[in-house]
Amino acid sequence: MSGRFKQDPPSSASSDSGGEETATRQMEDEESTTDIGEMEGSHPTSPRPPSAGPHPQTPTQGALRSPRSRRQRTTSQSQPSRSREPILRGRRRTIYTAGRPPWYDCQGQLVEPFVIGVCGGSASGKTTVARKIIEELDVPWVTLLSLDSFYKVLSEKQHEEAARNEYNFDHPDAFDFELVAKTLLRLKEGKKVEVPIYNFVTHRRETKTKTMYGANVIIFEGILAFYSPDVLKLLDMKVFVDTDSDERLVRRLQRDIAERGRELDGVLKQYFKFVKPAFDYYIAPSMVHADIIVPRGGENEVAINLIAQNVMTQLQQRGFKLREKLANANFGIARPNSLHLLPSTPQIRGLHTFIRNKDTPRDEFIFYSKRLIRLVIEHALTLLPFTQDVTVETPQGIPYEGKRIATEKICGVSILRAGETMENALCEVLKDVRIGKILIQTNLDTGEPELYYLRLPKDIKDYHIFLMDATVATGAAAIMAIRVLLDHEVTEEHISLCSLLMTEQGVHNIAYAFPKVRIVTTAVDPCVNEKFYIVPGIGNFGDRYFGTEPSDQ
Ligand SMILES: Nc1ncnc2c1ncn2[C@@H]1O[C@H](COP(=O)(O)OP(=O)(O)O)[C@@H](O)[C@H]1O
Ligand SMILES: Nc1ccn([C@@H]2O[C@H](COP(=O)(O)O)[C@@H](O)[C@H]2O)c(=O)n1
Repeated sequence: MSGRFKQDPPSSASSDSGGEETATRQMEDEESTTDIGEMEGSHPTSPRPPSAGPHPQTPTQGALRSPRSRRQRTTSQSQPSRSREPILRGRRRTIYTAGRPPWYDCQGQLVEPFVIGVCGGSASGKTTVARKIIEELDVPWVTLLSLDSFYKVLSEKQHEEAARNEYNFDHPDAFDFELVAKTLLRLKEGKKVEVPIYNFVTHRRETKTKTMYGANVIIFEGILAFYSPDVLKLLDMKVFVDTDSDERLVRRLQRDIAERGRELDGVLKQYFKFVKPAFDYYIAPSMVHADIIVPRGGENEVAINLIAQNVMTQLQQRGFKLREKLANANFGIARPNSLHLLPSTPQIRGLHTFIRNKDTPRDEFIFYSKRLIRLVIEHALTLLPFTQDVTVETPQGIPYEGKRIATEKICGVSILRAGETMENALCEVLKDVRIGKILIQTNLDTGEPELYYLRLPKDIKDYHIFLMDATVATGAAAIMAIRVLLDHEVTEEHISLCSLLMTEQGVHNIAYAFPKVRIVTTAVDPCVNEKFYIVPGIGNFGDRYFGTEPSDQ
């Protein structure tokens, strides 16, 4: 990769840049189960670090450049009055909860996450600033990605150099920028990524990787965060942390000795040979790319607060009133071909009569629901291609020309909680079927679905998915669940949505957003009411099945 600066650079990491290939393969091969709980999230407010007092060399103004006019410096008074009640705070509390709100529009199309790049010298406070932005944002779907994760895998010779503090970890050649760009791009596309975990003591990547998925905001920090043009163009906001060099050296000494297993002499040797020249040559000049310069790092609360406010504004501009739009969309059009409605036979109507009757006792409700569930699952199964011709021999010794299902890999994914009631039926008809779970709940303030929890098989992209939810009203939750599956690279054609009862809008909204998803249901009701409940409907399926009290009525 070509460098960005024209003068002769300080000596490169090493001519031997082994490991690039391994790194790419690691990302593709070592997939692990995704859990949105693994995301970096909002943390309880941590105690404020002791104030270091005014910086000896920088003025008391925070230097902010608005994204529009990069050259113009906006002055902010950086008095240490930490405002935990920013203007947006009140509004944001009602808008965001612990769940992830929709990250796509009514057509199911992705809205890219907002990416903040944080650059600055080693020990300038990049990570501290990034964590404080996360804390200030106070939303759980923020991911912190560090350039450190992308240090290349060293050869044995390079390891020996590193042990003598003679390997240049501050040169661009030390990083796999191709993998950085690839990873950031995938995160921007809403896809799941596996990020290497770097160990500063051993100078090696751990064997495990960290799964990242589900970010509406990504913070990418590193000493050379602004170095690669390919990475730079993926950053929506660029922040440079500008901390005095003496402070950086002192913090680095303390940190490297306390946390990275280093000796005083070694840290100083590495600092003067590599760290300082790289700062002067690569890092400091990259400040020109910054939209915002934060003097004094993590203690500059005014700057951090302003960054967080700017990000919140961006997020609110991207926000959608999905459920409302979905409830009023796609009326009066012909039913899509992707809908597979079970014939309304007397048997089906008889079962519906039981489960729709508000006076049906719980045991009967469960019994008849289970029968209906079994029928819908069996029907969904008949829609899969049984294209494989097989001949078996009957006990009479006569060959039987039969068929076998072409898709061996089928995985059930239930949308919790009502979808869980359908898992047993799937397990009864498909031996060894795997089951994933997605917890989506409605935010009672906004009416929007929010993603809370996700547990899917690691190789889910290779499966045909039976996505299960007992009822589908506007289709908002099902659309979110389908979006999650697509983000995990499941193909749209490989998804069958199975439900007992849907509405016309629900069917149309799903078919409009994802025309290739098979929709299988036993009945379609005309509409939803003002609370987005199905009319005439069956009430809250989960509450009736599990015998719980309605939570929102
Ligand atoms: N404002 C501050 N005052 C005192 N120590 C700090 C401050 N900011 C960061 N540190 C410490 O300095 C070290 C480097 O900070 P960090 O945020 O990890 O920097 P970077 O990510 O730029 O290397 C850490 O040990 C951290 O605890
Ligand atoms: N094995 C390694 C890898 C990197 N370094 C140093 O870490 C610095 C970058 O990390 P920050 O958290 O300080 O941004 C960089 O300056 C490298 O010199 C190392 O010492 N050993």
